[in-house]
Amino acid sequence: MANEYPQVMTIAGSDSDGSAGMQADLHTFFTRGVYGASILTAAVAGNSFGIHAAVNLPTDFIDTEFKVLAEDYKILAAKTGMLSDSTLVRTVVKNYKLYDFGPLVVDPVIYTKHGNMLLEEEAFATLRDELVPLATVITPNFFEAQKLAEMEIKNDDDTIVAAHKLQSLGAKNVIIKGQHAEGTVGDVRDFVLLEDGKEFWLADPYVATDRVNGTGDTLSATITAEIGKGTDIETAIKLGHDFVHTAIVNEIAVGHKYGPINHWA
Ligand SMILES: Nc1ncnc2c1ncn2[C@@H]1O[C@H](COP(=O)(O)OP(=O)(O)O)[C@@H](O)[C@H]1O
Ligand SMILES: Cc1ncc(COP(=O)(O)OP(=O)(O)O)c(N)n1
Repeated sequence: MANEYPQVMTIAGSDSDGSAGMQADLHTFFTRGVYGASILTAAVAGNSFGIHAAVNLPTDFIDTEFKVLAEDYKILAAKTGMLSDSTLVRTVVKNYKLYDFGPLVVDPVIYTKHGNMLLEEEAFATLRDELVPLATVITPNFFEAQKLAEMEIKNDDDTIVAAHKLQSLGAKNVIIKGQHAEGTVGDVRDFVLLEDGKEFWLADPYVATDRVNGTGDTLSATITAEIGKGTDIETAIKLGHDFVHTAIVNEIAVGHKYGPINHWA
């Protein structure tokens, strides 16, 4: 009798240095004990200094990726990552509505933490109006939350208002990742708003390191893996938060500048 693992899926871009994007998602799926399928949307030439070039995949190829997985695999949860522009956002939305790939975690990738833009400005509204309503969980970082909620976040109260705005756009559960600019004193604090209205903060000490590439992908991929295993959303989010923190603290020596986190930790 063959072993069975829950099957989950990432819909994302490839990052050639393996620190972020689809590679970080697949590392995460593997270490969380789920089988990871992958729909490639785009590819970036990246290393630990940043992103140097990017291309998008043709939409008819993306359509076929969705179709052949739907015909053969039983995907229990999925996540989105880099979607580049309105055309790709709409391609993903169309296909996600066409098939059953389970609950969707939307990581609204707009910027990397080093300032590279992975979603064109013209696509912000498309992502907000067409993809966010499909989200079982949305996981914006501090900057992405401001863009999508169309407001400045200056304090805790603003974060809470922004989370409610994202929920009113249709995302069932929201986690807004806290700021962690260089020199942060004390904790990095993520805010969680659940579908039933429960709210809480997840705090962990700021870790002063340059090896933090792929943190956002790893968080959303862990949540996706846990949903695929049948874990409830609140626990999935908490496990994701803890997994990323452990992966940041236990540094690995890869690359000369901003390295990846440690998925083995
Ligand atoms: N230097 C850090 N110290 C502690 N926690 C961090 C640090 N950097 C990121 N995190 C945590 O990693 C997770 C991903 O957040 P973030 O890096 O903001 O996402 P993104 O990669 O989408 O910008 C969050 O839970 C955040 O609190
Ligand atoms: C192809 C690709 N997708 C996403 C990212 C950014 O990953 P994320 O984890 O959201 O952000 P960083 O922690 O890497 O800033 C990427 N670099 N490449």
